[in-house]
Amino acid sequence: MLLQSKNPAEVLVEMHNAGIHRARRWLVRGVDLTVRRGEIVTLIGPNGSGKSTTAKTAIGVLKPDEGTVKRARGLKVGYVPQKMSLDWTLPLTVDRLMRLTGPLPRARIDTALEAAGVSHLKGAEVQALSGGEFQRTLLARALAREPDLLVLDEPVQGVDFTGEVALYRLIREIRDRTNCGILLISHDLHVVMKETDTVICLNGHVCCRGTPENVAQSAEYQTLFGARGNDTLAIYHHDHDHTHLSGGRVRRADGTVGDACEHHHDHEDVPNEKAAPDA
Ligand SMILES: Nc1ncnc2c1ncn2[C@@H]1O[C@H](COP(=O)(O)OP(=O)(O)OP(=O)(O)O)[C@@H](O)[C@H]1O
Repeated sequence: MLLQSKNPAEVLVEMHNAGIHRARRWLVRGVDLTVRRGEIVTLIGPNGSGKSTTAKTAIGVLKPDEGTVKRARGLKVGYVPQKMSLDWTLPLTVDRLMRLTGPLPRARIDTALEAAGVSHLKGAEVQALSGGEFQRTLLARALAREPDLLVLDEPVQGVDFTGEVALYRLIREIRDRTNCGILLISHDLHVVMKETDTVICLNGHVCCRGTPENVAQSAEYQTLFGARGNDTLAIYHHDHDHTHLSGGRVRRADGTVGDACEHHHDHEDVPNEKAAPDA
């Protein structure tokens, strides 16, 4: 489905109550998400909480089994997936990698490599790159398509702490320069918070969302993220009044069990966990 208008503070992608059902269970359900031009939205959550699934649904790689996803007309997406299958036995230079999925003007490749801080590696073999250099190269590859929306699935894999800070700063600079929208996936909480406009916390459903400025300590948040939740620079601000169960379901303060933290979704709730058909 396409969004109607293309304005400056344009909504690039909008998901409403979206759910993906696979192998007789909901991988994510009830997801509301909006990314506007110039906005950085970060999805955080534990392993398997549905971050990649949500991002793939946002860009149309996956079709929602319920709910709606609208994208701006003619939206150009630059997607850096979490996993990339490359034949590591074949020689491949950075320059060649940039053109692997189609021809691009020379100037655009050079600008993208420059923007990602890897122009000096143009002739380097991809196999010889460090983790951080490889991630920057993938970023350059996505940038070369001059996307309206940049989707980065865990862009700091294999990058050390200093490199991580630099990479997130670079992502913000790219946003500032190009005014693209960015959907970022991370389970690294401490650095990403600072560079983000909106954080959406997932655990099979949207637990909570808000700005990093609103962050505050929360016992439930720490339960969800374990010990790392304690020492993160910014602790997410929300009032959790529910307990997380298996399969992304929650038990609310009033004792009912369902897919959402609150009674604001249309899903059918069940009186207890055992009765849940998809859990
Ligand atoms: N096609 C599929 N069929 C069945 N289950 C799937 C499918 N794709 C993903 N899943 C499951 O859905 C859940 C969410 O996966 P997803 O990759 O979205 O999580 P994630 O939050 O990105 O995790 P991570 O932080 O580990 O990358 C996982 O339990 C995963 O095993």
